[in-house]
Amino acid sequence: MSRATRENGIILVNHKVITHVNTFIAYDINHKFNFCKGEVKVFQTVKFYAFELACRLFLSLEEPNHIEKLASLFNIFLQGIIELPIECPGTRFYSAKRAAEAIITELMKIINTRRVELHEGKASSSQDLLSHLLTYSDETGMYLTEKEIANNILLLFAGHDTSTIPITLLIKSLGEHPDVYDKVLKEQLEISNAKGEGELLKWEDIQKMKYSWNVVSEVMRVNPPIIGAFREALVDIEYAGYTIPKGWKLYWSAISTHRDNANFEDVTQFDPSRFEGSGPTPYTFVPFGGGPRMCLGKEIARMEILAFLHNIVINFKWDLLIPDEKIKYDTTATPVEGLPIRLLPHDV
Ligand code: HEM
Repeated sequence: MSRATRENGIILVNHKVITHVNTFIAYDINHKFNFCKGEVKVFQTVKFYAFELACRLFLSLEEPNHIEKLASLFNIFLQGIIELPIECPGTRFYSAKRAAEAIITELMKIINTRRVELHEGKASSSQDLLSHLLTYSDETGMYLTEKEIANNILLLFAGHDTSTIPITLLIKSLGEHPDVYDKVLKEQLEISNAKGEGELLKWEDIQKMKYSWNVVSEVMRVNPPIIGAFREALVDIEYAGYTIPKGWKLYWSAISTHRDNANFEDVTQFDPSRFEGSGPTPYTFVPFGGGPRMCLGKEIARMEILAFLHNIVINFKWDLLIPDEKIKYDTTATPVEGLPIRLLPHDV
């Protein structure tokens, strides 16, 4: 990953973004979810919502047909990114490569149009991530090429899709634990009651959502959205009586770390209180990875998940239509039936 993306990922989290995220979520939850006449499959709905949000944040793209076309290409791409590299028609890997090429072609068109708009003063450099990348130059005065920009945006979209999973599993967990739902609602009402009519969430409000974030953390402990990731041994490593030779590929596993009794008591128990106080020992809770390649979207994810949670709990309670729905790991954690729920609007 280029240095530019690491920096820009961080630049994205500012007041403008939180306002944007909150407006979008507040609007969408109230209109789209009500429009669903109370019954909704959470996974698919949230997945599309997260994609739409990324289109707005990264590219200022709002045209529904364009977003839908990109979304279907991305779904094909994401299904094939952790697959055996067998490049023949019919494999997920093959389809993912073709989809990635089609996305890059689309992104190049969007990039070219924006370059012209920036040149003509019809777009500003602070408008979104795309404008920022187009006007970014490093200390030697070098700009990113269009291909580099397209690749960076593709990677950010792929990472961004992960936020769908904790939001979906959070809705599942709150449906299963009404006592936890009540405490989350209490915290969120304290925040919304302190605000004026129509006043949106601010960055400071996100910082106040401590119990809610403990709940999200516990959701990600039990079912880490990404099971783990690959590394390469740069030197010979001695571990647990084994030698891992330099150059070997390793897989670090979030799920086995989170479910190890040596790291957490009663690992199968859903208990947000384990994140109170100083919380878990460093490197025992790793949903976002750790070290220099740690997820660069962590803060965006935290903000989006908590803004979503705020808007959904103050507007709705819900029933899970399939109690104890199983979670499958098809690259990432997903409820097998997509988590159908019945939304029950409430006035609190
Ligand atoms: C709850 C949501 C998310 C989870 C659980 C998550 C998890 C992860 C994990 C486990 C990694 C691999 C870290 C490693 O190899 O050590 C990663 C990398 C990455 N994530 Fe996320 N992620 C989330 C949301 C996001 C979002 C919203 C974005 C973009 C806006 C994003 C962008 C990225 C990128 C670009 C990388 C690659 C970083 C690098 O290799 O330097 N992620 N993420």
